[in-house]
Amino acid sequence: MQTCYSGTAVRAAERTLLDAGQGEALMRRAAWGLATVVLRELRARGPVSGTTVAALVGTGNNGGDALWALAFLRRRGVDAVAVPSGERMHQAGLAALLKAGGRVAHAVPDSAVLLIDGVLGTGARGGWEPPRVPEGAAVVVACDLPSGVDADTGHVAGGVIPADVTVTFGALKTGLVVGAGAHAAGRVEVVDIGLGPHLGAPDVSSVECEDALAVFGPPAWDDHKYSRGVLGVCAGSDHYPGAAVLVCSSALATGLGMVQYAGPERAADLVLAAHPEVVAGPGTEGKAQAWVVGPGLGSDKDALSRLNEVVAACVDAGLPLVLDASALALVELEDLARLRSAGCDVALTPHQGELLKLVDRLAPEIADGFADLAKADPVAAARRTAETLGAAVLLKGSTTVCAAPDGQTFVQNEGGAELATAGTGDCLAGLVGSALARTSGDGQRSTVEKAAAAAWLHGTAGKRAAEGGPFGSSRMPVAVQTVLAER
Ligand SMILES: NC(=O)C1=CN([C@@H]2O[C@H](COP(=O)(O)OP(=O)(O)OC[C@H]3O[C@@H](n4cnc5c(N)ncnc54)[C@H](O)[C@@H]3O)[C@@H](O)[C@H]2O)[C@@H](O)CC1
Repeated sequence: MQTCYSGTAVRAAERTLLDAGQGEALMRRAAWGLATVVLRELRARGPVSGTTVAALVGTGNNGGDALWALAFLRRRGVDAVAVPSGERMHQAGLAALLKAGGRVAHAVPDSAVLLIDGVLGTGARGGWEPPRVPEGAAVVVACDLPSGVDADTGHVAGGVIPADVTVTFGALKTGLVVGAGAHAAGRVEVVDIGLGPHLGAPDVSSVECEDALAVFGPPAWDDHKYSRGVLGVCAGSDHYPGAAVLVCSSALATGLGMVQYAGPERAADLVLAAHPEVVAGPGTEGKAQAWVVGPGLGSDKDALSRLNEVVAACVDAGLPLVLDASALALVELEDLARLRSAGCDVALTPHQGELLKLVDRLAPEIADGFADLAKADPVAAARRTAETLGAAVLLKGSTTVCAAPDGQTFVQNEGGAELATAGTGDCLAGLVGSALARTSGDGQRSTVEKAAAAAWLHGTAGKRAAEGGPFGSSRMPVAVQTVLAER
């Protein structure tokens, strides 16, 4: 499990040490870590001595880190060039650079093979427009954060220089793992500067391979089909029968004990043609240990009555439930309240558009300014929705955010734009449903953690599927099997 801290929390932790007079030591540790990564990048490309490294240097301590790093690099024979972005630079850092034989220039020299972005770190406020830098050749290493990335949210309000590597200090910051910030950061390396004991609880976490495999692992020797999880699927309609197949196929690809399908004949026939092992019928009676409802359900009376039947089945037996796609437009607050009082774990799985509609319809008290919040700070938007509706929210997007009503939050970045194609959401619903069904007796992991494990598998499978060229979502279940087989 990877853990991240907000930029604000990291600054608060630093404050404790600054007040104890350790500011210079912290900065030198950070700069030494930055210089070490820069040296590694240079060595991977050729000789170090004589090569030009430039740094865009801001007016604050982020610039100070860059100046100290340049001073260390100069001592390795690097032509170290500071390019100020404002009217002043960190004094001690500048003195160290000049003493080591470095220089100051007013533009990034064309000869620079590596550019350090040391303009803005956790002290950035609002947007920033980067200066012109020579195109192409230079590797970009961001100091703490790519300048212009909000360390708390990942939002980029202005411009940004995309980094190949970001060397971040003290802890991995939330802004480096969410949305545009994650995209701009490139590979992230964390340099320990001794903030650990002062950091407090993490802001968000990310499920990693072994955490996901703890949910989607192979069966135990004494498992049987009912102990491996039975997932009920209420998806598909005469209009959208394919959604039923995609949900069932992706769930089966995880090695569930059984999938039970509830839906109309046309969709059921397609499901059975693809997977004769599915138990299909029109209603919900059976042995399901969790349900997925919504993909391809439509919005007519029949869709509503099918949703109501699944909600009633979950309330009766206290089963976990995934509400996706059409179900998000049909579910009522009263349904969520009944599910909550019956002790059912509920996961809502909207994309951004569905989230906005859901909030408008069911949570008008938080709707004011919500669209802007969802764009700038998807973690806060998912958290606020989860807290208001009392259900876990898995918000799909370039970063998938899984938030619980109590604030526990996971962010997953395994998937990329290749997943932006019809039907991949249906596959994800099947994976979340599978995670809930196969762990229904497991009191150790929260619903959001299980949803995040499904998001990990979905994103990783998407990447795997894309290796074979552009793909449609019907290729996802095979990719899911491949990912699980390779681990
Ligand atoms: N405080 C500490 O003890 C440590 C800080 N470190 C570094 O210090 C950074 C934080 O330093 P600061 O608090 O000085 O903040 P920054 O250096 O991130 O930025 C503050 C400076 O940038 C200016 N500024 C803010 N927003 C701007 C915008 N949109 N456009 C143009 N200029 C803008 C401010 O006027 C101020 O001069 C961290 O990111 C990290 O790199 C590290 O050295 C580790 C130790």
